[in-house]
Parts: sequence; C-alpha cells; structure tokens
Amino acid sequence: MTDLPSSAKIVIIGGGIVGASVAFHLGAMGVSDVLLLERGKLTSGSTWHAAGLVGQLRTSANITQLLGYSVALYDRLEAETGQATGWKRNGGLRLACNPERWTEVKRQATTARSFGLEMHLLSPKEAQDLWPLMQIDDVVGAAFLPTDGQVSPSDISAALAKGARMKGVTIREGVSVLDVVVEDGKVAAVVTDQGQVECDKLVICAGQWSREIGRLAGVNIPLVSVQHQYLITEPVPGVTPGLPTLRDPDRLTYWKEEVGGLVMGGYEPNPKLWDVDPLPSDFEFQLLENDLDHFEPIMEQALGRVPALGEVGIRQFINGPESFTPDGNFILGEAPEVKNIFVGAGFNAFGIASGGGAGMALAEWVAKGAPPFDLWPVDIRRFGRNHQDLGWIRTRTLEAYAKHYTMAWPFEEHHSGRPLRRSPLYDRLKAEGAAFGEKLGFERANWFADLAAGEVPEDHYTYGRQNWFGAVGREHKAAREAAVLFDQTSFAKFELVGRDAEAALSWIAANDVAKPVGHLVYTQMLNDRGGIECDLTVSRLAVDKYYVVTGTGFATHDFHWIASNIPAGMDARLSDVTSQFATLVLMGPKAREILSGLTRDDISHAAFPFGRARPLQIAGCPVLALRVTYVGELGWELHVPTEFALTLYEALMEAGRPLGLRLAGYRAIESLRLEKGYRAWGAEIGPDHSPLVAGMGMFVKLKKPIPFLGRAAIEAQAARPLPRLLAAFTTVDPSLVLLGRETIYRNGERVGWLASGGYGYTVEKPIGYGYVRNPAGVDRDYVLTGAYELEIAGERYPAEVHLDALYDPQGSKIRA
Ligand SMILES: NCCCC(=O)O
Repeated sequence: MTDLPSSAKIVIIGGGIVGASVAFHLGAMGVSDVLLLERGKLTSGSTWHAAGLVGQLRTSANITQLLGYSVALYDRLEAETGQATGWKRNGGLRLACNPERWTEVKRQATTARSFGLEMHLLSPKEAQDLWPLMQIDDVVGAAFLPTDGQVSPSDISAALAKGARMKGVTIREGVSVLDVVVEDGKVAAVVTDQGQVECDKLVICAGQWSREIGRLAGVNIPLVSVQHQYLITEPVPGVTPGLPTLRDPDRLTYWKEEVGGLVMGGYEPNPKLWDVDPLPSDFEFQLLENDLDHFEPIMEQALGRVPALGEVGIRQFINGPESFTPDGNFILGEAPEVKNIFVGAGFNAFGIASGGGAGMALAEWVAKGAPPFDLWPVDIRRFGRNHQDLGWIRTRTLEAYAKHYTMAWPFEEHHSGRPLRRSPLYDRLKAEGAAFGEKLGFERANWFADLAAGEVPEDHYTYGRQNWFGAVGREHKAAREAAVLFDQTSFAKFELVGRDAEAALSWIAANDVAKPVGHLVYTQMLNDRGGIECDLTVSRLAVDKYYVVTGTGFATHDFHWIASNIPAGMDARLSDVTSQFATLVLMGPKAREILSGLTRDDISHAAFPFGRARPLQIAGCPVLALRVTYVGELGWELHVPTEFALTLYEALMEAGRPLGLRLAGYRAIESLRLEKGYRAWGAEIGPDHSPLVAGMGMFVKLKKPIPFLGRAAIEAQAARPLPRLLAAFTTVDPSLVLLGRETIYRNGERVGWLASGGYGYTVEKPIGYGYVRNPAGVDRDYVLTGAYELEIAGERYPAEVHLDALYDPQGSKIRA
C-alpha cells in the first residue's frame, strides 16, 4: 500500500515519457499539488521499449516547433536534473531512392527552411560519408538534419520524473486507476485500488491504456495498439557513437546506433494489431512474441541497404505494442465530453521525439486552459462520429501505420473504412462520375470524371499536376460562367436556441450577430489572444434561434468552443443538427435563373439579398436557403431535411442542365475560393491568427460598443503595427505547382511561407497565401513594395504579391 493523498489539484495518470513530461512542466510552471499515478513502474508500459529516435520535421510548423522544443529540453535536461539521458544530437539522415521521393525530400527541405529548421540536401556520396556502412546504388539523394538526435527513452523519462519531483510533484507507482468520477459534466475524482483521490483536473497519459481510461469517464480517445518490431545487433565494425540516425523510407526502415551496434526497425505494409480487448493490466516491462516471418520483408530491405547486418549477431529482437491513431497524429487537449479531463496519448512511434514538447504544451493547456499556440493537427477535437467505433478506428489506424514511411502524396485520401457516412445523393453522384474523398467519415465528391469520355474517377498521385487537373478546370469554369451544384451535406450544423441566444452569440462572435430575423452573418469567434477559433456563418431563424454552419472537419471543435463559451446562467442551448439536413449548394451566374423556375417565392436580389436566410419551397421541398458564397458567385446554400434531398437534387439538375449546370466537387471549391481570397480555417487562419493580420478586420465589430470574447486583444493589436499580414502570391511561371509550405522571400530575405497553395483557372495562375512577417511592422505598403520569390523544392521562382482578391475584388458577382 502507498500513502496515497485523498486529493490533488491535478492528477496525471501514466508514468511514461508523456506523463512525466507533463508533471515536469507543471512543476516548472510552479503549479502545486500535482500527483502522478503509475500502475506499474515508471516507463513500464511502452516507453521503455521505444527506439528513441528524435526527428523534428513535420508538415505543421507548430508541431515542428513542439519537437524542436523537445530537442532544446533534451539538450539541458541532464545538467538540470543530474540524471543521464543518453541524449545526443547526432543528426538525422533521410534517403530518397526514386525521383518522386527526391522531389518529396526537396520539398521537405524547403518546408524546413520555411519553419526555420536546418536541413541540407546531400548527394548519395555525401550521405554515405556520414553513414559509411550503407550501400548507395539506388540512392538518388539525401537530406541531413544536423539538430535531430536520439535518446535513451527510459533515461530521459527518469530525468523528467526526477525533475518533476525536484519541482514538488508527487509520484506514486503501483497505483491502478479503476474508475473516474464525473459530476455536473466535470471530473471530480479518480477511484484507485488504494482509495479515491479527489481532483480538479485529470490528465490521461496512459499510453495504449488511455482509451480504456477515457471510457471510464465517457471520453473517446481513438487509438489502438499495433505491434512494432525492431532489432538490436551486436557491435558492428565501423559503427561509431556519432553515427546519425537514418531513415530509409523507400525501404520502410529506420536505423540508429546503440552501444556500438545498430538498431533497425520498420513499418510493415501489413501491420498487426495487438488484438486484445481489454488490454492486460499487468503488462509491465513485457514484450509480445517475436514474429520473424512478419518482419522478414523488412529484414530483406534492410540487408540490401546495410549488408553488414547479415554479418553480426542479433542481440535482441523486440516486438513491442505501441499506440497508434487513425490519422498518424498524436492526441492532445481537453476532452470535449468532460470538462477538466485532458489527454496526451496516441504517439504513433514518435512519443520520445514529441514527449518534451507535448508535455510542455499539455501542461500549459491544463494550467491555463489553452495551449501555448495552435495545435489543431493534434487536437483531440479533430475527431468526429466516425472515430467512436473501435472497428473503424482499428481499420483506419492500420492504414495509417502502413503509410508511416510511404510517400505522403499531395491530396492523398485514405482508402480504408469507407464508405461510412453517405449523403442521400451519394449513389447519384457516384453514377455521375464522382471521385470521392473523405472527411470525418463523410464521403464527399472531390471532382467529377467525364465518364462518357472514358475518364476514370480515380486520383493518380504525383508531385506534379495530377490527373484531375482538367476536370476541376471544367467545374471551375462552369461556376464562373454558368452554374455548379456542390453536395455539401457534410457541413456541420448547429442550432442555438433560447431566450439568451442573441446575448450568448454576441459575446462569442466577433462580428455583429444581433441582427433581425432572416439575416445571415459571417463571423469569426476569437480566443482571448484575439486568435480565430471558429470561422462560420450564423443565420437568425427566430428571435430565440440561430442556425450555425461550419466546416465538416470542425464539427466537434466548433461545437465545443461555442458550448463552452456560453456565459454561465444564460438560457442558450446548442444542439448538433448535422444529420437532419442535406446541403445542396447552387452557385454561378445562372443560379437565380435555375432556381426561379422551381419556386413561387420571390428570389430577386431585392426580395432575397446577399446575407439573408429564408425558407423557400423548391420543387415541393421545404428548404432553408442561405444567400452566401464561398466561391465568389451568386448563389444559395440550400439546407433541406435529408428525406427531401434527392427530390431537390433531381429538380435542380433537370432545371439546370439546359443552362449549363454541372456537378462540382471540393477541389473546385478550393480553386474558386483561392481566387476570391476567402480564408480557410486550418490553412490561412486559426487560433494563432487574428482577423487583423488575416486582413479580415471588417468582420470585427470594433466600431460598436458590444463586448465580445477577444475584444481586448484585438483593440491592443489595432493600436500597434501588425507583425505580419496575409497576402496572396501568384507565380510568374504558370506551370509551377504550389502546395503550401513554400518559402516566401521579399527582396531576397526570408519573410514567411505559404499556408496554402493551389491553382486559379480563371486567372490561369498558381495561387498561394502566406503571411509576410516583419518585427518592425507590416502594412499594405510594406507588402506591396517588395520584390518576391517563392522557393519550391529548393529552387526560387519570381512571384507577384496581391492584397486584394484576384477575382472580382469589388464583390459585384455575389451581389448580382
Ligand atoms: N519509433 C521509431 C521512430 C521512427 C522515426 O522516428 O522515424
């Protein structure tokens, strides 16, 4: 028995690297009364058998920053705690063995430059000079990140735990959590085998056991355990302690030095779950049985790269289960289901690399209620209804594991666990040649193949222009010249109802939403730093009722943000009505002509202007029509009870085809909105960007004396020069492919990177958006007076800068 306290301000469950790091950072922040509970011994779950590579570059700047924080922490932790960590900055090599991979690596080098991370491109021979044991016959090129490294997972965790204790955190080993007590939607206590511990906040960092702990509290943590195998050799002649880590993704393998020998592991294309449910609770310092047959293809690939592997003995073979997630990103943040329960789990084989930074970020989230910066790619609120089914989670996670080292193609879609959520129009769209993508389990048409012309609705991935380029161009042109119909049924839709709905929404929304019934307002919702948390439309349907429409992927996030910011005591209830309504979006100069033949209602501009929401009867269907656009054309979002969706679709297509109506998909939306300069949350805007730096100050009610969340921060920003400003860029060479993360140079100096990239078929140019930075202040003049270049895959190309929309800057089309 341990002397377990009966209460603690914060309880952390799990003594692996992430739990220890959260404890360390809470201690460092001076937070007192923190208790870490570990069921076995510290690190005994999966931390102890991790391979310990520490790479930093990710596709997100902020996640890269998080991993960079890990490196900086590991640099100093041994001196700070007196505990050896095994950390060394021996650098990381990455090989490319075919031209497309070489393009990927060169684009990664540009991404690294954009994010301020050192990464050098090497010839095969230069790579071999750093890693003399490898064969380079098939190597096209390589990249070297000198600040990457490796660490001893157990030792670094022990150092974090020691540091946490030194800062006052209590750590108890041998304590099992049996239940979690939730009262009034908040965590109240954990029940352990040694008594109950009351707490204000709970942090679940229990590795692969996190899903089960979450379930005790009604919190969904979608991760599963996958078997991961690697081997450790006897000493290999020629292997030195300074040997860099090596990733050989075309052979699906990684390498690192260990006590004069080599560690070699890999990501099998046919991964195997640790298929037990529930997971055993006494699995401490244990491994699974080796499966050499399963590892054989990885071994063959490895021998081809490092023949010396065949000449030394294998010291140990490891098959350790580790937690993986359906999208390959880890899980951080406050659970949307229960207040004050936080999660740090699902680290997908990069827990050791992420541990330092993830612990820092989660500690801040727990202590201050918000993360230090935007962590959307790993935010627990990115999950949706599809992520609640264990079978689906398993299927998709196995796909993600198998793709750990495969090419990360632009526009790549997952193929497993589909179809799951289907619009009523799915079969019709499929018959019309839809190439579907998927978001939160929803099937969504990305583009339409011309079946009569023999086109096949399948993506063919490359880093160049992909096979759908022409098809999307057709849809784009139809939107600008005639009309298109998008099925956007997957939109997340909420109703906010109650006596205080207006007051609550006025507090949460940055734009003025206190409008008469029948008005639609586009608004952001800001955090107290003035950053954009939500970007959506609200339509007032009654004095006490608003209809909120936001992006498919933001369903959980935006619902949680709105619900948790309704001031206490106000009568305003939020409900998710996504599944009740299909959304057909009719856009283009012929939209009114098409619609007017199907309704007796007056839809003239005078009767139904832009920014209004009206009920319409269309072809017998009761429709809520929203006069709004995300593509820069005249049009309506038609929200209709799902059972009417097919009837509405048939009527629109029949009336529209003679006028040039086409079906169109999400890739056309992207192209159209880039031309029109509409921002996308998660790309150009997010919690780190205020409306002012995003060039959207006109949507903030600063001129009205209405208090709103984030107002003070925006007022303070408005009084100072802006540190950066969002601009559009087009390249002079129209054949270039912009994908996002390309580096922006102004007068030869690096000033930012593209948050998004695509192509505008009307302007006939590649388009990208990115922030131009200058600590001394940025204004329109500063942006417009520079000479710009964009770096793409290591080469610089001249570019033009724009602050106004490239298409219809006056907005005359949408107000037609
Ligand atoms: N746990 C293995 C990590 C491999 C990698 O960092 O690529």
